[in-house]
Amino acid sequence: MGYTPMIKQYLQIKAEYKDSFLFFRLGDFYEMFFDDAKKAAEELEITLTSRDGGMDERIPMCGVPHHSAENYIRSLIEKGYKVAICEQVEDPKTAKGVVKREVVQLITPGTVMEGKMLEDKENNYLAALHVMDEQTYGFAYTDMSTGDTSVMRIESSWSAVLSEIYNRPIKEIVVDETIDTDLKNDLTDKMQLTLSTVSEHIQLPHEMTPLLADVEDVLLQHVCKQLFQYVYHTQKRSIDHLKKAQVIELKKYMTLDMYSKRNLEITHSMMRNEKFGSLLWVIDRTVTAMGSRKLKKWLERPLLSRHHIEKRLDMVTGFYDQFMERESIRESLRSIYDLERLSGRVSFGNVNARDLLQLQNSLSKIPLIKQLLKEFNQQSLQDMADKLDPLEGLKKLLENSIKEDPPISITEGNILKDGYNEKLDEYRHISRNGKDWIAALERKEKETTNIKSLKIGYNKVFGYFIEVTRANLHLVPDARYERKQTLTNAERFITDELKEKESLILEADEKSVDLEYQLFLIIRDKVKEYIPALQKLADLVSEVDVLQSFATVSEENNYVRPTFANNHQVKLEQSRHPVIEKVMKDESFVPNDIQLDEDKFMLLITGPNMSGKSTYMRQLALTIVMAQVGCFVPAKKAELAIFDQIFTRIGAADDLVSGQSTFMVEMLEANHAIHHATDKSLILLDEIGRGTSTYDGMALAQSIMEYIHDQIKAKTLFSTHYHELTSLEERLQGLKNIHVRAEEINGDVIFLHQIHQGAADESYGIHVAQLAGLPSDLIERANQILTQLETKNVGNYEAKQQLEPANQAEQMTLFVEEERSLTKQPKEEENLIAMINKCDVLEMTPMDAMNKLYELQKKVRGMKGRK
Ligand SMILES: Nc1ncnc2c1ncn2[C@@H]1O[C@H](COP(=O)(O)OP(=O)(O)OP(=O)(O)O)[C@@H](O)[C@H]1O
Repeated sequence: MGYTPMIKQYLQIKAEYKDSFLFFRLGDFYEMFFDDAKKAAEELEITLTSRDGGMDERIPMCGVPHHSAENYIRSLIEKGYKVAICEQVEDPKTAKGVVKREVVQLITPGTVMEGKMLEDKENNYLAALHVMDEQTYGFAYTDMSTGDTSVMRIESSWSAVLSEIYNRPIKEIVVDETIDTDLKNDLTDKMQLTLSTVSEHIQLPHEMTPLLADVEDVLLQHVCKQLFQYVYHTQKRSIDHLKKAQVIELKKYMTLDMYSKRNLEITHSMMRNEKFGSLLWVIDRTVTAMGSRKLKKWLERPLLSRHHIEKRLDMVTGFYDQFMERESIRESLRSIYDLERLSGRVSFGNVNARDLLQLQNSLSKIPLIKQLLKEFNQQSLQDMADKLDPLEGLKKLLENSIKEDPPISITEGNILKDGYNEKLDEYRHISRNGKDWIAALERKEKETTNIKSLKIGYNKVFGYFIEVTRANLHLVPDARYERKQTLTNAERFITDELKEKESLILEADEKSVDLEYQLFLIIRDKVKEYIPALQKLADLVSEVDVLQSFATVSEENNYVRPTFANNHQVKLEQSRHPVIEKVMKDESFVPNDIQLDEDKFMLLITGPNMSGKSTYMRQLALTIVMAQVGCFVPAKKAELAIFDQIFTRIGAADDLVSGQSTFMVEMLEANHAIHHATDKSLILLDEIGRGTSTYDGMALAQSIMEYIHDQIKAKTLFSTHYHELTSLEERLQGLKNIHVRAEEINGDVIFLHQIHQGAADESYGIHVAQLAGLPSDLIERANQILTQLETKNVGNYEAKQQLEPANQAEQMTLFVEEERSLTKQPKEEENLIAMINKCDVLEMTPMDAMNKLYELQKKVRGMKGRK
């Protein structure tokens, strides 16, 4: 005996959707069987039951009601699973044998479209990746709800791919079946993506080929096909709103790698991993969900073209200068619906009359926005007004057709206006007249029977009826009244006259509902024709929203429009940290100047802990990002250069990608910067080397600085606790010492957070420890040791070595070990490193040891350069 026919059908369908939960429609439920059932019962906390499947053992089963399935599906999708919806595709009443069933949609984390599963202000991306070789990748991503698709060639390293993924809310990625396991693990374990595969032999459905019209590169075509084929496979429905894939040339945008984006807390704060406390949190004053999503996109890719940056800044200036008009624009934007996502839903056939009414209301605001934009003195805003198309034709169509207050359902009528369609008016006339007629009949029957409480009612099962309470039954004219239904307190009757009218009214009602539905579908199809125009409008409106947001925040926070000099220099007067100044609220943030130019392009920052070194470094980076997305910046005066990349090594970052040690991460980040930075880049290195022993740390710090100084010439801010490094200023021409001042008053350290020229002279470490509340005995002992060290006159650095020689050598070995694993040197380099390892560092002076190390490292590097 085998499985029952239905279970056989289930297994057949399930075989095609192995990696998804199969929601198998059975009457009013979606059922799951076998392992799916066990897993779903656990994940959804629903009861696991079983059923007879035709074999000896019972089959595990669990199910969710059809009408509340959405919440269960959402819950699975949020956990990264996929759900295949399998419906009955023929009427069970007429079906012979097992009802025919088919998967009608595959819902996956990257392709969800349904309202509740999407965050209004967040994009939801599905990506695709094709690996050509270790340095060449094709990468594409699409937001199915808005129809935007971007595709790019990444010619760098695997980590650049990971950065692209990390930079945006990508939920799922489509890869070739043959992808390398290590890469696969990175995508699933480290980037937390749902992985989907497509076969090598991709057949793009014919109707989707126009989406590739602007993509010439074969690699990019391939990855787009991968993406679209998967979209087609999951949706099984109209996807007319998908826009042509847009090729992104990465070299046109500033590179903000994963580390920097995280370290600088551009869109999420590190502590809580949420918007609060991030740059986005400060500058997002958009009023539409479309605007908010666009702002994030802009932050993902700051611009490099001065022309484009200035264009945005011009418009921000326009908004900034005219407060009243800007406020009016903000007000009108508020009532604009999410046109971008609406286009997607129109395409999927998911809109109801209320959506269309909102669309109509949104469109009716466009002429006002146009008119307001014309009132700005700034020419570029007036030009923007000309570009906005209020889609009069579409607005008229909706105005003439959709009623003021339509119901949610589109199948129960009452959604279209009188006068829109003659036939519909006719049915409605019969139905309404009929209802008047019934009211008249009720009055007449009351009079003739003399039953005051008589009433005529209607229900779906029995149709129209005359209801008479039990007490009045003796007054019922038996000849005319035919008994229909008995209730506890009343009887219900029908008369021939009522019966006749009933069928007329019901027929008209039914016809009118049917017709309304048909007419609505036609309207929806007409709206579909406007999708590209709606998308263009959505794009412009969201741009207006972001630009007004920049102006609003710039005015509220006293930002200034940056200017760009022709030479690569930075001159910020009274610069501030945009986020910390907001968090501090009380306006106590201390502004500082920042100056970097081609002669002095490196700043070495010293100063006590907690004095504001990292803040100072970060504020420069954030200022640059803000300027290059087109926003004003937190300073009194800002002359900036355009930076091609920003690299950061700030804070005690645990590694989000590989789970490496702090020191290893530090080296990886430094290594990344050193390999990719140019003289147009910004590098921020915060206390590099502190993850290892003083000796290694300082050696590395110095060699890194020398390397950047001599070979890269990137603008660099370098903070350190190694005071010894400040003497480098004498040797490295491009380097300047600055320090953050703190004052000691009556034994307490007062942080002034002011940046001054030259090196700091004291470390204040013990005072900070005191402020942190360490026991007073301990503080006293620390002071004693410090005095001893100072009187021995050996200086901090050497003294520390004498205190911990064993540890020292251990650390050195550790460093070499890590360095080895980091670069996987071939034999010759390894020998050199072994030499470093062997030199009896404890016999050398610190400077000699560092120089030796630097020299050897240079050789290693030279070797690498030759390869
Ligand atoms: N310019 C400033 N004005 C006012 N407060 C500031 C300023 N800069 C920093 N602070 C405050 O000081 C705190 C410490 O700053 P920050 O982390 O930059 O110090 P740091 O010198 O890098 O410390 P550490 O050496 O311990 O890493 C900040 O959280 C902020 O509250």
